[in-house]
Amino acid sequence: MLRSTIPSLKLLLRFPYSQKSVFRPSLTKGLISASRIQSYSQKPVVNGASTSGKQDGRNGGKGKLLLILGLLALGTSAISLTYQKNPPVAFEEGPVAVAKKQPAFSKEDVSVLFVLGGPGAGKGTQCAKLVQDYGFVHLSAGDLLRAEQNREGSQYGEMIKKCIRDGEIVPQEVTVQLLKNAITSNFKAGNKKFLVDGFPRKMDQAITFEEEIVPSTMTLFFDCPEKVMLERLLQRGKTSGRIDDNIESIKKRFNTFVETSVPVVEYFDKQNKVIKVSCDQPVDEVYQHVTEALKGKIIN
Ligand SMILES: Nc1ncnc2c1ncn2[C@@H]1O[C@H](COP(=O)(O)OP(=O)(O)O)[C@@H](O)[C@H]1O
Ligand SMILES: O=c1ccn([C@@H]2O[C@H](COP(=O)(O)OP(=O)(O)O)[C@@H](O)[C@H]2O)c(=O)[nH]1
Repeated sequence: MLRSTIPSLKLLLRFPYSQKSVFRPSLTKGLISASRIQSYSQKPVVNGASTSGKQDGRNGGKGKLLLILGLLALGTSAISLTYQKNPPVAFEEGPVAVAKKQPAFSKEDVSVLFVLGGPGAGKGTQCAKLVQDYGFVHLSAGDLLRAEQNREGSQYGEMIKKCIRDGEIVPQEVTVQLLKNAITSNFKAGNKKFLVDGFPRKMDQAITFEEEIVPSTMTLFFDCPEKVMLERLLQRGKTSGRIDDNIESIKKRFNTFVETSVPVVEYFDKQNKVIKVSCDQPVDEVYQHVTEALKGKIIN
């Protein structure tokens, strides 16, 4: 609850700041023009010499005009100063505070099953079977990131590559946007049921996704001993061509999983939204557990 309010508070706090940025330049301008006006009217000197009477007269008229303008400028500055003394806190409780971002889709439009588990647990393998039997659209966050990494002209290519190799989480903005694009285009094509695989791996991703795209229906969590995952990954590494299926990267990925991703599973578990399946058995056995666990909740 607390966390979910943070982005909207940030949004609100930006409101008074943007007002300030409108007022600040006028404050500065006001002071500059006021002091210039004063120096013109008090010292009618051009290039160090006194001006003629005619010029004095014209300058006197100009002086009055400039003085009026100066007073106006000072007045604006004073208003601006008064305004800035108001603490931005006042806006937090105003009517704007309720203006929270709406997700792009409702749960009725789109159903999202997050699929989580350690690296090599078998998420992708099980998702492929669910797609075949139940017509889900499978969106692997890792696959989307690898595609973006290889996309010609992508500004994120190098950054994604480094994160994947080091087993770190790519900044959420990139991944959430890729998922949003994929869900939107699939939705337009008439698809409504999504398996979002390998995501969210970090709390910020979980919160942003649910606030901006759609609240998840459930999380399918594959529980697997690290030893089993290691064997599977090293085996996969022989043919996958992935830059992170090597022992050094795998160790880092395991660390990231424990420290950063497990808290996400716990977060959804507290909401009774986690379906846990053990996956230390052959593929088909695991799949049987998956379908049994999902029946009546996600599939019929
Ligand atoms: N139940 C299983 N038993 C044995 N090997 C498996 C099982 N599930 C997946 N694998 C193999 O383990 C590797 C990792 O599986 P994958 O589905 O790619 O995992 P993840 O998507 O969780 O990283 C793959 O080579 C896959 O063929
Ligand atoms: O939301 C995500 C999903 C994946 N990744 C990166 O992609 C890598 C591979 O993830 P994938 O799900 O493809 O493979 P897994 O580690 O589950 O085998 C991860 O280690 C991360 O570096 C990420 O940054 N954010």
